[in-house]
Amino acid sequence: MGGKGRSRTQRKHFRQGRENVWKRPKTSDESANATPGDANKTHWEPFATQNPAFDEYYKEQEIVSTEEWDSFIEYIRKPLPAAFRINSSSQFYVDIRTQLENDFSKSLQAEDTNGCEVEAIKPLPWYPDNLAWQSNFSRNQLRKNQTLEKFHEFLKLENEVGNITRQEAVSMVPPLFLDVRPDHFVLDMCAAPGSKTFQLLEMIYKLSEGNLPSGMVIANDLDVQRCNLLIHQTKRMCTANLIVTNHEAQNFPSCHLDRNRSGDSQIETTNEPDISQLLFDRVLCDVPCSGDGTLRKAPDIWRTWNAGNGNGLHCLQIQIAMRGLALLKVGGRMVYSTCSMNPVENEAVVAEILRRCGGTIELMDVSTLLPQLVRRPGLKKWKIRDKGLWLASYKDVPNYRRSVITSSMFPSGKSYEETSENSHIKSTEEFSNGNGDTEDGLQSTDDPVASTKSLEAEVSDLPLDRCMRIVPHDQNSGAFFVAVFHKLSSLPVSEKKHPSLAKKMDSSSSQPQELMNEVKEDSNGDDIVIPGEKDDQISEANLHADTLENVMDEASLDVNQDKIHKENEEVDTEPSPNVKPGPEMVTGKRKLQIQGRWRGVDPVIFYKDDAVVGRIMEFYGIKEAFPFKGHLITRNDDMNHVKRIYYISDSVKKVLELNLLGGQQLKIASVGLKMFERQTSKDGISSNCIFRISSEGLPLILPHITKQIIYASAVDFKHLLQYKSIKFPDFVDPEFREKASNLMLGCCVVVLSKEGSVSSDSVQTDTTSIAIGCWKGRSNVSVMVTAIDCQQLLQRLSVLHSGEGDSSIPEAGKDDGSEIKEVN
Ligand SMILES: C[S@@+](CC[C@H](N)C(=O)[O-])C[C@H]1O[C@@H](n2cnc3c(N)ncnc32)[C@H](O)[C@@H]1O
Repeated sequence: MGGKGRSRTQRKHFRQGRENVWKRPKTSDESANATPGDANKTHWEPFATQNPAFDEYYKEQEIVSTEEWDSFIEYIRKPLPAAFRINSSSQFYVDIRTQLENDFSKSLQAEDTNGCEVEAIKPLPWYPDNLAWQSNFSRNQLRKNQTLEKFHEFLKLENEVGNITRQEAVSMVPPLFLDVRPDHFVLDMCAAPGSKTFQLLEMIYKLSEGNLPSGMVIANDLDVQRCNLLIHQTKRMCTANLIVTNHEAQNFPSCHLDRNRSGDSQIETTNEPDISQLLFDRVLCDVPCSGDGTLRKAPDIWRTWNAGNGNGLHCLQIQIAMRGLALLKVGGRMVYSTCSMNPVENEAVVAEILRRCGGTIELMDVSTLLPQLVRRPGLKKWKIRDKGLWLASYKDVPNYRRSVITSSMFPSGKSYEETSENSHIKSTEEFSNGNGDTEDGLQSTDDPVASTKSLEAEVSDLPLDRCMRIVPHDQNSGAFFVAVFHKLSSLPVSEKKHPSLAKKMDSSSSQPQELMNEVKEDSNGDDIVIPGEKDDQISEANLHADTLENVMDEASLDVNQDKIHKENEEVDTEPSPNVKPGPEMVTGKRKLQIQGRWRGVDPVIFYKDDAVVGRIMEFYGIKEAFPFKGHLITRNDDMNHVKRIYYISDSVKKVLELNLLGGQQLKIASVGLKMFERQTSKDGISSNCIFRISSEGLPLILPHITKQIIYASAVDFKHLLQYKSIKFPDFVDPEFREKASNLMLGCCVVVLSKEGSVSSDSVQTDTTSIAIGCWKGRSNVSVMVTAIDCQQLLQRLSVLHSGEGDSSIPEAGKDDGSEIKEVN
């Protein structure tokens, strides 16, 4: 596929997300004499999986013992086994786990091409409830070996619909140490592409049994385009308990009640918000890092690796972590993690946090948690490498480098007074090759000062051994670093300063752009998914980005215009003569949207059109007990042209209300669960209710609707999935035929009947019910579910019924010989 047929941004994301194992070497001949036809003749070579600077650096840091070095290096050069997680809040998670445990484990064992004794796929022993799996087939084998195709197809399909998430094993670790409970408010500070956010949401939903949990997650990322990936990833979770924001994590806003501004808001001033300040029970601080823990998956890092990458991120990492701790409730927990092995991004950051926070923060000893996860204690000593020099203490840092190499990078954190001691350190010019090349390298080791063994590293007196470092050769994984903090009391006053002030005060905060560019921000071990379906809320904002202060490239306009276009195609099967074009249709561009003080971001509006809400409630017979009114929002302030209505949980509602009263500090890219979509087709506007239930919203509202919902027998249900649209006379079950034709014109819900439930008058659903949104037309019923969802559901039904001898459910994609012909 190679991203073919997708928009420019999608192709770019595809390139960034793919397994970038191969590069084409460019010979001088080739560049001089190349003709278009020559491209076919060139050969492709694997990336060189070595870098002397890397070896020297990590040998010196002693992240593994000398005896282990060869094994460490051997593993870090091997391709990484594929890993994935079953989404525990999926309706089908038990079936999927059983399928893996019973079917795939056995059938794939026979395919293990290495002839080794190892299992072909196995659950990760440290992940609870057999929900995470590792395959001993590399990602490339999975893609290329035809006999593994069925398994690969299974992974792809279940991933697409959100039942599993492909995620590097070690990247699954940090959320497990957060101890998230369903009532927690959680902040994921650097969340894109969102694998860990997905895990956090699953934890919030644990044991919710179809009810919305009282907790919520705010997933934040600085990068707008990566926010799009995050929205796409988490959309598969169908959650009403998530807000996606777009801030610098180190400046994440303090959201608190500002009574002076309440007059600006849509909230009646008599309403007292439930919370007066946005603080979190849990914070995940999975910071941007140099990413060398992902070398097995992203071998191009071998080429770009240098010690400066880690040094350049250290201060930003501290700032983000400190902001996280400031936003954490007393008694709350924060996990700091990186996919880097570098102590300057890990132990040095943790040590500086502890120093700044004094006794208000505890570095937790979590050695008894997840005992089967093999990890190593954090280091207590390390050195800093800068411009070809080894530095053991801040006093070794030449004056001219002190704005870059900070005292916080060293184990003691001591900022020595300037002394003449550092005058013996030679300047870079003296070590460099004369042409200004400042690449970190090995060229300067002749000098006694630069010699790696001549300096004794400082030793930290902090309990840094409580940190965890996961290394590749311990359990055939990537590398990761995790530290867990507990907030014992409020931070010292000096650390509570407003983030923007903190930024000014911390002169080391500015990150040289070239260093930031080197950072492998997306290399946190997770598969980046190409957004397929087009609906992300951020997209409406991005559509106007050319007129905005937010810097966005043209490509994002490209993708987002695609999105809006595709949305209209999906929903509006026929152009409606009665619907007046909105301003965006007339001009091709909608007016600039403003969300509070954020230009270019669609506003978050509580949907209060009582007439429409009443009609929706009446049409679907929504039970009074369901908290409906007050839980609906839109992203369009023109109430006459609202296309989508989103549902928000109580917890999200509280945050939005606080945000409105507090002067809209949050820049919200996406919020809530898309529950209704406007139908603008001819049939659509003839319906008594022009809002159809969206696929994402259906599971949530399903138990609360009493009208426009009918049971179908397995055979009619399956036919609907297979043929997408069926005329009333073609339904097999006469009772279904009659009930379907008696429904009101418009959206309806068809529920797969369980034994004996077909003929009951009222439809009772629970978390195990399988249902699809449909459209009841004048002569037929059509499904309103994406092709991929239909395929996945058919496949699941064939697996579910395979042991029951039910021949009425054919394998997905196979015709069962029925006479019904596909209706276009
Ligand atoms: C290591 S990745 C996060 C991976 C993510 N937690 C996951 O599990 O999918 C780091 C992320 O930080 C984001 N980022 C970089 N600088 C940031 C900043 N100052 N504030 C917030 N996010 C930032 C990057 O865009 C990137 O998506």
